[in-house]
Amino acid sequence: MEIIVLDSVEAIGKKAAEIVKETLITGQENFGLATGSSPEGLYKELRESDLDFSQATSVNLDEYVGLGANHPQSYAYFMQEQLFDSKPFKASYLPNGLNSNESDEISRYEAILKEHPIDLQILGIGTNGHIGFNEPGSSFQSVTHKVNLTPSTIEANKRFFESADQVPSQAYSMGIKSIMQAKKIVLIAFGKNKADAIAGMIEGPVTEDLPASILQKHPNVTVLLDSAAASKLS
Ligand SMILES: N[C@@H]1[C@@H](O)[C@H](O)[C@@H](COP(=O)(O)O)O[C@@H]1O
Repeated sequence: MEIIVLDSVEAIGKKAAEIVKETLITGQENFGLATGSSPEGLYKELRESDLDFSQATSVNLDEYVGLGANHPQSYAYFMQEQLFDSKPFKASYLPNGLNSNESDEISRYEAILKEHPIDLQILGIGTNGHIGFNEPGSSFQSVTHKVNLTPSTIEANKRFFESADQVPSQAYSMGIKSIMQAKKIVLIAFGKNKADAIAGMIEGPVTEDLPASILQKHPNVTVLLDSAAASKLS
């Protein structure tokens, strides 16, 4: 893993945008995208850039079960606002949170991933070490699946909702195996509440108890941190 510690959240966004640009200009056009506050600086840089994504494809990590694209807290809505309204892609895919047929949704999404192998995957990390919505205990062999969110994730994500009881209790998420198939991965984390997860991910054992630790086994990972998120690295 390449670990880069930068002195501001803005600098992290700029560095991530540089990597996206390098990927795009070398003709690699399948992007795995993430939601949450971690990639917002990246999306701001991309919105303000002159990059053209009209020949690129995006495949997002996850979506809440029960939220449609018009729901302001859905990840589809987030992506539209943060990126796609300003930078249209040739095709953009997210899991369909309104598809109640789980096996149908899983096979639909796996087929999309097969058709669009990811060149660059953007990741954030949960305070419990989750990536996408692969919570602690998720199998490293998992492909797209329906997840029961842990209380700590619901607690962490309630800031986007009016109250914790409005946070959906389930999500569709790309699996860890699917994430590991990306050619390159950039993980973004800032703030001291991520420090334990980052230390475990980089210096701890590779264990399903800390899903992000699997990234130690990926050949091409760049981790972009601020000093608070890096503060528990030895
Ligand atoms: N499913 C998303 C993750 O993909 C994201 O990495 C995590 C961290 O969010 P944030 O970047 O807001 O800290 O939140 C959610 O749980």
